[in-house]
Amino acid sequence: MTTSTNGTFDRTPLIAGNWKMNMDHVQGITLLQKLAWTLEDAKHDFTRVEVAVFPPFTDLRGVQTLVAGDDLPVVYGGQDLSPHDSGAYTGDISGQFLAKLGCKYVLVGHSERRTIHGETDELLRTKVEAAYRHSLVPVLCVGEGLEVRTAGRHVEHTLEQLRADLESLPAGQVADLVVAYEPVWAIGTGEVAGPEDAQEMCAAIRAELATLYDAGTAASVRLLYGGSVKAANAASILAGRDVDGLLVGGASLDPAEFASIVRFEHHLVTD
Ligand SMILES: O=C(CO)COP(=O)(O)O
Repeated sequence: MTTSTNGTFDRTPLIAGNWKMNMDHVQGITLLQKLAWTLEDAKHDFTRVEVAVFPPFTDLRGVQTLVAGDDLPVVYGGQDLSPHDSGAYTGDISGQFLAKLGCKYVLVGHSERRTIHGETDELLRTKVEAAYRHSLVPVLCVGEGLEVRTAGRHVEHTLEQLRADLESLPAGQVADLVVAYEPVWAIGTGEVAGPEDAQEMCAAIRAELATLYDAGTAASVRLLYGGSVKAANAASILAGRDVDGLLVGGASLDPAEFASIVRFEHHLVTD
């Protein structure tokens, strides 16, 4: 119940907060401090449930200093990266720079990058490769819009994205990948996919990874759900055997709410 398992592999749940374009570097430090205090007070065991935050780029140096200075067991990552390592790419941020700032993860292909910035699967594949080049773990975001869901093509569509974004990536690299299923219609809308929807898609993604690679690789990849997650719905979504964590937007800006999501096991016991 605590750690997802398929009988062979144990996958440590990952609860990740995507701050999006919220929290300047001063606000970000305050938020992270409050989150750490709340989790410490609750005696949270970070080895049982990993906690990650994805602040804006301008916050990362402050986050690094706080995490290192206070020895916080929280990990962090960038919300995007350039497919290039350095050069004349005004406004872009290299995976090399993120690695130097101590980032463990990087989001790739968030639906807001795909829709607002027109990022294609072709581009995202090169971003996944760039992440691995700099020893960052990509959190690859996939998911369908409302029209696709209504047409009943959501699994087909999401697996198409997955295949296109991972094309030609070796199994050795895919083993520590994180994939986040974020149905676009559930992001920031209050509409949450039901636990069955999250499990259906995560099972389909794992089966696809087993076909593309092998069963062992597929079993080691962590699959997250994202879209209007709150403390009240976290535990039921995480009950799905293929759902290994959550990517939380709005609710990650409230330290008490986010800490409560991190402590989802507690809700399973007390709710
Ligand atoms: O996009 C998301 C996380 O990356 C989800 O955002 P909300 O939790 O605000 O719906």
